[in-house]
Amino acid sequence: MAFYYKEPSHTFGEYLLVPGYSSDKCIPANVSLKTPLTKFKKGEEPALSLNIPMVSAIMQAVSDDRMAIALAKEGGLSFLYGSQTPEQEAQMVKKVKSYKSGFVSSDSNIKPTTTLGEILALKEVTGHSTMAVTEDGTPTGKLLGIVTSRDYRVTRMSMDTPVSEFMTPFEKLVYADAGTTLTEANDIIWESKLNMLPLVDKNQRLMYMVFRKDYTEDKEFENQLIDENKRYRVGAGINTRDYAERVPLLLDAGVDALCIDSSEGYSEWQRITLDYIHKKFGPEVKVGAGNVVDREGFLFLAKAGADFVKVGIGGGSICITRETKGIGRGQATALIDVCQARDEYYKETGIYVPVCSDGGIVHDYHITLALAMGADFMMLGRYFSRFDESPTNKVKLNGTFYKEYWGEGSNRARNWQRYDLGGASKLSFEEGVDSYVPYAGPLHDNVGITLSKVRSTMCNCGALNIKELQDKAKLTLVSSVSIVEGGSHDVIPRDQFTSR
Ligand SMILES: NC(=O)C1=CN([C@@H]2O[C@H](COP(=O)(O)OP(=O)(O)OC[C@H]3O[C@@H](n4cnc5c(N)ncnc54)[C@H](O)[C@@H]3O)[C@@H](O)[C@H]2O)C=CC1
Ligand SMILES: O=c1[nH]c(=O)c2[nH+]cn([C@@H]3O[C@H](COP(=O)(O)O)[C@@H](O)[C@H]3O)c2[nH]1
Ligand SMILES: [K+]
Repeated sequence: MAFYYKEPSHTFGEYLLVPGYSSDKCIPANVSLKTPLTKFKKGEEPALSLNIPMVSAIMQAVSDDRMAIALAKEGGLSFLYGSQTPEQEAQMVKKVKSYKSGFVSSDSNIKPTTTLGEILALKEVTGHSTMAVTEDGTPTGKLLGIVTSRDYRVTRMSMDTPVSEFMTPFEKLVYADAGTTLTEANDIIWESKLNMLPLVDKNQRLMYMVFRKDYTEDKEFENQLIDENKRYRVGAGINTRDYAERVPLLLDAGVDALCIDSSEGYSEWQRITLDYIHKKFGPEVKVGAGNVVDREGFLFLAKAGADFVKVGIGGGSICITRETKGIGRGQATALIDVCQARDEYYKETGIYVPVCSDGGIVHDYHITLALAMGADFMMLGRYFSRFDESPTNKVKLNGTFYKEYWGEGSNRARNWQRYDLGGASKLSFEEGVDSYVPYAGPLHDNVGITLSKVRSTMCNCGALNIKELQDKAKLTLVSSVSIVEGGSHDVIPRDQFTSR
């Protein structure tokens, strides 16, 4: 006879934290959000930790090199998407590892023939008004000029005017050699009163752009997640098929952590993959596994050598796995079950295997709930997809800006992979949707606000770090009526009148 769980499974929106005593030391400025990423023995430090409990999802619409850099600056980690060729993924890892803070690669890529109209459209998408003009329109082509919004007047010029007619041509630019240091570049910027200094190689090819504003910004990142060579840390998604080919390329590129990306990880495929990697490359290569939703799944992967275990089936914002396949479990219940197993496993073996809650974070406070329930960190897709740094297009619909966001199990993601790889495997059914999310601006500002809420709630619970929160938290299920009570109710919002 089938096994029946005695209780229904619940999700984050059905729980609340009940505050505990807060001492006068409990202020947000004193809260540490440092958390383990990889497993460790009792009394030892984990090989890898995060400075904030956030990683970005292994998805085309979320985690590329740009996202990885932005998130590492904040103290988190991206897992680059695995639904691309091993070579492409390794190239992304290299881009993160070779990124030099303050040195920006051009993302506007315009040719001399690009028109004013096209430049204005591009500015809407990238948000950048300073653009480099290269001979072939690539970010590292021969630099022919620079255009900024001071070079054109929309009201007086035809939209057809090619940029070559109004850009500042190379002969009139202040530029510097590709080997210039950041300090030297900033001296030139100050002396010549520039907003941006292009760095070119001996063939006049554009290498980097150094912006005045980045220099001051760079000093803000106290939490950044860097390796022993001061390079940003980056993770990468892998699968249970081509690991023998993919993993060595990623390791050569300098990847810091790997994660097996699958909707369902309680399988022999994952055991074989973990075994292969740890035997072939040694235990210093860190590999997370998942996803699971119960204690058996967790124990299976912990015993198979996973460096962390990811929890969550079907709770993601773009997920339709529960609807298509009928598998899954309420995210909160799954997490609580797995974290209990993790704690028991730690008691028995002295090995602490961090748990990642993946998917279904809708409100910022869900992060605090997940931490309180025992998660060491979260994986977020929708959250990060809304920012400037996500790889997808920003589009304007009915006067409002949105970013595109699609599931890895959607036709859109699989199509991409199919075309790139030329593979024959046909997607038999979709497990994810292709959608839009409201555009939310830069990652830095958003993560700052989110984490200040997390710190504040932790103080309400009398916790100055994540472990303390897990030990002290008191969680209550709430009835559907009290959820209504928790929102604004029985008042008429002022904007209902003022907007008319
Ligand atoms: N977290 C979630 O709830 C969900 C996530 N997703 C995302 O969609 C993407 C695709 O996920 P999946 O379809 O689960 O990918 P998957 O590669 O893990 O599994 C696809 C199928 O291939 C089989 N398989 C795996 N390795 C094999 C091997 N070596 N030989 C033969 N068969 C093998 C699996 O058993 C499964 O039936 C991932 O990015 C995943 O994160 C999709 C659905 C739900
Ligand atoms: O059922 C699914 N179909 C999909 O196509 C899909 N793509 C991603 N994922 C999972 O969703 C997580 C991100 O969830 P959020 O957007 O809620 O943060 C991710 O981290 C994944 O675990 C999928 N699940
Ligand atoms: K299974």
